[in-house]
This record gives sequence, C-alpha cells and structure tokens, in this order.
Amino acid sequence: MGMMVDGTWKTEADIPRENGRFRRSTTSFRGWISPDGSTDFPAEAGRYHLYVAWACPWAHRTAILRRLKGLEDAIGLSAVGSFMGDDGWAFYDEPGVIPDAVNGAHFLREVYAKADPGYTGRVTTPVLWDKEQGTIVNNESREIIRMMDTEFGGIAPGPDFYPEDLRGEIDATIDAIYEPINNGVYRSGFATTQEAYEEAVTELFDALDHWEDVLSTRRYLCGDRVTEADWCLFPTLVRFDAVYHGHFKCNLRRVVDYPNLWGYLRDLYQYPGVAETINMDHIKRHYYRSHESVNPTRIVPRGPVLDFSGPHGRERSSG
Ligand SMILES: N[C@@H](CCC(=O)N[C@@H](CS)C(=O)NCC(=O)O)C(=O)O
Repeated sequence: MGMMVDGTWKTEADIPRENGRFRRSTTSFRGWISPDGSTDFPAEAGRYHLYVAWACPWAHRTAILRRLKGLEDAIGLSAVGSFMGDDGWAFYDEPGVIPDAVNGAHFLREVYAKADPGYTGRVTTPVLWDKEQGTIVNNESREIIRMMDTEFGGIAPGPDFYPEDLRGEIDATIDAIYEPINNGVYRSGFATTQEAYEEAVTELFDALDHWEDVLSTRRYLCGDRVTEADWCLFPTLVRFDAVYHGHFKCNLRRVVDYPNLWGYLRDLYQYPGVAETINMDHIKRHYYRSHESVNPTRIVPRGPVLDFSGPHGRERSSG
C-alpha cells in the first residue's frame, strides 16, 4: 500500500486504522458535470475518461452505469492491472488491462499528480478525468454514477436509475447499505483486533439478513424498478462468495445461502450488459494477491464454483 504526500509517492503508508478498525479516507476530487454549463464541467461526448480497476467494487459501479446508460462511446475507459502492490494501481501486461491512452500513465498515481502536483491522499479507483482541462473531475463512485445517470441528457440514452418518485428512497438505501455492507466487508477483512472484526461482521450479517427480508416482498431494493441502489449493492454481492467470504472472513453465511439475495444477485447479473463488466479473474487475483497482511502466501483459491446464469425466479417478486 502507498499514498501520495505533497505530490510524492510514499510506500510506507499502511491501511488507515484506528484501534484495529479500518477507516476509509474521504475522496478529494468532487467536481460536478452539468448539462447546462452551470459547473466547470459541461456534459459533452468524448470529453471525459474513466479509470477503473476491474477488481474494485466502487469502480465496478461506474463501469456498470457507463455501460447501461449507453455512454461507452462518449466516455473512454482505461483499466489497471489486478495487482496492487507497493506502487499502487498500475498498467502492465495482463489480460483485461486497458492501457492509458489519454495520459500515458504507467501508474495511476501519475494521473493524480497531473491533476494536482501537490496531491496528498490515497490513489483510488474510480477516477473520472476531464481531457479538456487535464484534471480529475471526481473520484467518488457514488457521485460518478449519479452524474452518468442524471447529467448527460441525450448523450446517455439508457434507462433512468434515479426516477423522481423514488429519489428519497434510493438515497436512503445507498446510505443504509454503505457502512454495514459495502464498507463492512473491508472493515471485517482489514480489522486487526478480534473486537473490531466481530463488530464489523455482526453489522454486516445483520444488514444482509435485513435486505434478505426486504427482498422477499420486492424484486429490487427500492421496489419493482432497478435503481442506482441496486448497482451500488451488486458489486459487493457478486464478490461476496468468491472473496469476502474466504479472504475477508465474512463467513457466517454465503450469498448462495440466502434464497432472496441469491436470486436477486442472479437477476442483476443477467441484466443485459452487466455480465460483461465483471472480471472474476481480476477480482480474485487482486484480493488474494494484493493484501499480503491478510494472505501472506498470495495463493488464489480455485473455488468456489458459482453459477450466476441459472434461473433467478425473481419475476414473481415483482410489484
Ligand atoms: N470512496 C471511494 C472509494 C474508492 C476506493 O477505496 N477504491 C479502492 C479500490 S477497491 C482503492 O483504489 N484503494 C487504493 C488505496 O486505498 O490505496 C469510492 O467509492 O469511489
């Protein structure tokens, strides 16, 4: 693990923790794209570029929205390699890597340094880059998907995942799943005390149990329509049995043990275009090989065998 301090890469920085508890740092680039030029970043086809790690659940949200909103021609894409070592995210020769044709970076940190030569902070994916101003618009996944969903007008012809009548519920749901589930798997896996681990894993499974109940009466998190909230939960669920259950010790239950969550996961996986955004090799290789303190041998397990393509049976939960 490393981070930038005053524009210089430091490798000694460890995973941020307080009393054995993992703390995710807040992101620093929070610009906003607008359709009407009311912000520094007008919505334009061909102007913005997205950096992702196929392994990363936060970046995965943005890759899904880019695809489902029909933004693939309008917003370019680069994908780093699966291994994150002392140099952080990097572009190297590995299937799935999409080199950086915009900034020619070998390390993602170069992109951050270009945006802010004095940058202090972590070098994370996703990153939304503005080619016109040569800077980072935003590196917060929740905000990037919201911009893709609502700010590109006719450039993004895909469905609306933030419908007016559900906005309050969608925002509340994204908030509700963030700490116990999306971040909860990391808090469990990166905990360095028994107490911190127990706390995280208990909250995580309480939350999964809760959404299992909710999904017994509705097809998706906010009702009978797929929304941004589902695209925020999906990347965590699709990684769960393959990495969080084993590598991060989130092993009270697997997603396949929850009838509704498992059907729901298959349902979303089978949503046209979504399967193509998943690189399970990158996902498994990243987690098991990058976190040496969690898995010192760096051995990547062969299993589990997961069938995301089987019947989901969720039509009956609709409406
Ligand atoms: N809040 C950010 C979190 C992004 C994030 O933490 N990404 C991880 C990969 S899964 C990362 O790049 N970590 C590198 C680091 O912390 O050094 C978001 O949702 O966009």
